[in-house]
Amino acid sequence: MAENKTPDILYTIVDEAPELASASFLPIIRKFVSSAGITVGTPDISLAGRIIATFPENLTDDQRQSDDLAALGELVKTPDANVIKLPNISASVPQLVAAIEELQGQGYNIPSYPEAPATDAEKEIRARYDGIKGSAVNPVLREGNSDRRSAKAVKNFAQNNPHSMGAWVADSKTKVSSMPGNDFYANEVSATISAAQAGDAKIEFVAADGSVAVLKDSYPLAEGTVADATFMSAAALGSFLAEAIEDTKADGTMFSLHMKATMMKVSDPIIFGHAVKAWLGPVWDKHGDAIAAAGGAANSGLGAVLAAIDMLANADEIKAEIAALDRPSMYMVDSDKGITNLHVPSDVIIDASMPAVIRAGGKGWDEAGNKGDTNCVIPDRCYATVYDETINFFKANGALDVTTAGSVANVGLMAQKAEEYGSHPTTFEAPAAGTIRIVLANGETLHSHEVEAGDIWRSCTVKKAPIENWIELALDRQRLTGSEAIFWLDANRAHDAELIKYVQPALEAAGKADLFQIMAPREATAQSLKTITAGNDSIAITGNVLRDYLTDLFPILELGTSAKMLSIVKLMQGGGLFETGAGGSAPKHVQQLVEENHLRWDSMGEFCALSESLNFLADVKGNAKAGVLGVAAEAATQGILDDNRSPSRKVGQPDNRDSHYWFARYWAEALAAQSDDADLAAEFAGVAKALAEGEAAILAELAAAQGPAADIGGYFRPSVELKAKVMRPSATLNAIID
Ligand SMILES: NC(=O)C1=CN([C@@H]2O[C@H](COP(=O)(O)OP(=O)(O)OC[C@H]3O[C@@H](n4cnc5c(N)ncnc54)[C@H](OP(=O)(O)O)[C@@H]3O)[C@@H](O)[C@H]2O)C=CC1
Ligand SMILES: O=C(O)CCC(=O)C(=O)O
Ligand SMILES: [Mg+2]
Repeated sequence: MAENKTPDILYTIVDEAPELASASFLPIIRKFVSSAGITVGTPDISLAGRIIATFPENLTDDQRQSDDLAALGELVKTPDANVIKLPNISASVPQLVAAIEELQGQGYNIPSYPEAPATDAEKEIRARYDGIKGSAVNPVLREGNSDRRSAKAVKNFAQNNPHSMGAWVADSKTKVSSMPGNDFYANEVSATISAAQAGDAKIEFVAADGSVAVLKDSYPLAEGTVADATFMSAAALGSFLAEAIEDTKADGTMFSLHMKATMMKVSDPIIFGHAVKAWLGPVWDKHGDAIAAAGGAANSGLGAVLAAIDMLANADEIKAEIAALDRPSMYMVDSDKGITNLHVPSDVIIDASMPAVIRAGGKGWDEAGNKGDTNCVIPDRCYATVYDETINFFKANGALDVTTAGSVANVGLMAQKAEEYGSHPTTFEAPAAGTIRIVLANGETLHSHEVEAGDIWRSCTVKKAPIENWIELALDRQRLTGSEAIFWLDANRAHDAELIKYVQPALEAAGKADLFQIMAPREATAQSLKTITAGNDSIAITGNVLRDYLTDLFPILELGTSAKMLSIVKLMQGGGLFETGAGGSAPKHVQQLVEENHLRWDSMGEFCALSESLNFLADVKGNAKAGVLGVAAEAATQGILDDNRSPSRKVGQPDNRDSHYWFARYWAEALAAQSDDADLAAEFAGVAKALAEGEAAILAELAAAQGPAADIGGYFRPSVELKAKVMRPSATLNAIID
């Protein structure tokens, strides 16, 4: 963000497929909005950009770049924020390492990732990389709660053009397996901080000999904060995973593990690592230390473990032992390439992976590329019941009928690092047997747990103002829609019980208690599925993790994808953050572009966010021209849907670039046709005419580009020039836009 004055709209530079799409779409946006004097800034929050901004002292003047994430993080706390946020990589360690290596190869003198930091210097580097790792962007920008839903036009389109859905049969062996106890769900305790308890707390570990080590010396807890603590027993997890593997074998299904190792960047890679160890069983017991010493951390996945084994002198012996293990088949990420579920912690991410299994009728793909039923292992029970109940529902009722189904919208509590989302600095692997406790500023012990070595302990908080704002948002959405509205809160879970103490009185004070229900996730799932099956709508008012899960689950069932979701974050200080869809950055799409120059990324999320951002500029800043552009952008989005101009999946068919041409054309036509702003109408009449006259040439030029491999000069840091060349292959279109 080199500009001095904050641009009217900030359109983020991100990673992978959405960033490729921006290479084509941003020039179009810029051309259109500049006619109204609207400026667009492009803060870089890509993984590569964040790495570069973290090590300025190692880089040349040309290479250095500003910390745009930090600047944006400040901006979102002001009423001036108007940010269009595209999905970015929340990096697992293997992704981070790959990005670092690519940058080093491009001449950036940045340090390697220290797997096992020993010196102070290495520890300092590691701490900086830990700040970049995982979900490091969204929690910083999401200074508001989440409002995700499908726009009416998008929902109508899905009903009229149903996507394919796998059939569900009653005797499907697909199921969800979770721990019977001693998980985060079982061990949770929670309290709302009183005035007397408020202040800077500490988290301590008390060893068996009574010695006290401080795990976190500053843990500010304000009055009204709901503060939890819980842990997952490592021993219970280990035996559960071993049993789940045996159980999968007995069922004759495939083993799959669904975690959120990216967003839950501290706890979930550890759980993932336990699964890798359980899978390798006796082989890990025998060789684990040697493998880890060779750089094969189990938490980084089977891919890293196998690579490390190759470095060992007895590699053949270890590989033979692995081959001799009696294991069920495994759910695959890529059967052709031998990439298993356990290879990389960021390949199978629960919010996207479970809905994909469910949409397919409970099917996954095994090592041989055969489709089959799968045991979906989700160790912790806090939210696993949602998938379990969904699977039970479809087994009993058959797959959802997309042509008639209603819709589940979401109002999600996420502001100010709410709940598990903010727990990274307060998650610890117990160093030994002992006690982990939260000691308040007044000396009182708030929570305390007896733990064993390796147990995963974490504390989560949610502050009072975000909770109140979330309830207000729920009241608003219910009032505007008249829909069924359910708070997905489990009165038997400690944390949820504290939230209910906020929710119930607030609903009563508003005189709206009769319009809302409060149900545990399992019951809420069954109720919501019943509601949409009957063709009606429901609003799921949830905490942060369910916000994430449900805003992929329901859209993927209802619309075929979560890419088309409207995703609005009404910032608590008055600004707007418009996220594009509810999905991620679709790594598979980049692979396809590189192999055959076809980009199947659907920019519907960007289209919806763009209109919202322009309308926000009109409503909040009184920019009338922005309002005209916003309404016209909505018409363009409608045109894309009406005429089915969204990208196809297969090479040779229209792709992302074609959809941008059509969006520009419809946008220009709508601007030309409106009468609120004569200058814009006159200017865009010419653009619309040029785009219409150029149609045949433009579509032919776009089609001609597809087929051969495409060179974008990098994965995490592609070349700007090469990317533009690949993504803007129509000279005729470029001449109109430039
Ligand atoms: N808001 C954010 O910043 C988010 C970031 N992420 C990050 O994204 C990366 C990938 O995550 P993953 O869990 O695989 O989820 P993704 O949502 O990226 O991908 C899952 C699948 O969803 C489909 N999909 C998603 N978006 C689109 C789109 N716009 N157009 C067409 N299809 C789409 C694709 O299906 P198909 O291949 O069948 O076409 C894709 O393979 C990770 O690095 C993760 O950290 C994830 C979620 C949110
Ligand atoms: O922040 C992340 O890592 C992922 C976010 C996500 O999946 C979502 O908000 O839907
Ligand atoms: Mg998500």
